Amino acid sequence: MTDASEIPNFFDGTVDLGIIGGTGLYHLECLEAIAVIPAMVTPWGTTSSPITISKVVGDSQQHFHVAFISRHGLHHQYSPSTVPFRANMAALKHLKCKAVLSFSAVGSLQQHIKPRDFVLPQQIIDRTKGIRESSYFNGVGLVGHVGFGKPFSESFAKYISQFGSVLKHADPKESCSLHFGKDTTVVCMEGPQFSTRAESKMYRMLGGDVINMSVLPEAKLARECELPYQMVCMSTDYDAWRDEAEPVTVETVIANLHNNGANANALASTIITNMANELPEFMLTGDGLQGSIKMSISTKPHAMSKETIAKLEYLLPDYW
Ligand SMILES: CSC[C@H]1O[C@H](OP(=O)(O)O)[C@H](O)[C@@H]1O
Ligand SMILES: Nc1ncnc2[nH]cnc12
Repeated sequence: MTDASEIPNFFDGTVDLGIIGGTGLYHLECLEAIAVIPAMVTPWGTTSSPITISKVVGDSQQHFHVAFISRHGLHHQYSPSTVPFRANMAALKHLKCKAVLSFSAVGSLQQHIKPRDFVLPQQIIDRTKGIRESSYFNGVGLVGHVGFGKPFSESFAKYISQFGSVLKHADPKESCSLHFGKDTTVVCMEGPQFSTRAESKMYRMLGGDVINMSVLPEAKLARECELPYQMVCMSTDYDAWRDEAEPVTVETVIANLHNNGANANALASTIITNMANELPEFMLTGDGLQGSIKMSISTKPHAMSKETIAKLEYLLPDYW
């Protein structure tokens, strides 16, 4: 165990996996910090937290490295509407992560998804309100339209889904499931207030399975960075749709965070240990996303803004 004061504040090695921790998940026990980079300044602002670079506990070869960022800051100071999503994803891309694994506390919109279950969504319904900066390609002088029909990395989700049996319930008579299906859908609402009962019922009619306030623009930005991205949704409550129950409050969420945190640690540890043993195909090949930005740019080369290109070189240094 290294003394915190001895940990360097820079890192010049290679990073394999980026992890974004959400509500209640500010570090992972399977990781041992080898550098803590102070909040990184990017062309899109400063990251919400320092970035901890770690190796896997007990890995003497130190060959697999993880970059961990706290979505809401180390002290949960950024609301979901004010998280510097562009800076966070840009920093992970700049560090050359090969994929991003993200964690989020969510409400369940379906009876069979119990609080403390985990979900690997494959679709998103956007109910944010246009107040979040959600693109690197939305200015004048460099317009890009990336494909977003499949907003998550299915290969990454399949990889994670094989480890569902590590999830445990604190009560041995109960169990926790890992739900994964091609149409499993997360609704992203603006917040910070929770939904009304009417909205919650509408989201069920629209086909929502779980709801949070943070998968967007995170997933869009990962796609614009050509990064395979999967969110692990950790159910904490039944939102507001059940007439027989009180609508969600933050107390309900907190009551389930402890169990979810233990399972997030167990799941992340299994994923990371397996990846360190053998890098999965989607991380080696880029999951079909490498080069996709080039095809997505609509602006004619002579009309491209030099200023915007200079910023984008932070993300895609080999493009221009
Ligand atoms: C504290 S409940 C609402 C809050 O929890 C989730 O945060 P995160 O996705 O970062 O785990 C949800 O998206 C809301 O931001
Ligand atoms: N019910 C809910 N709605 C939105 N975000 C959440 N995060 C956890 N529970 C939630």
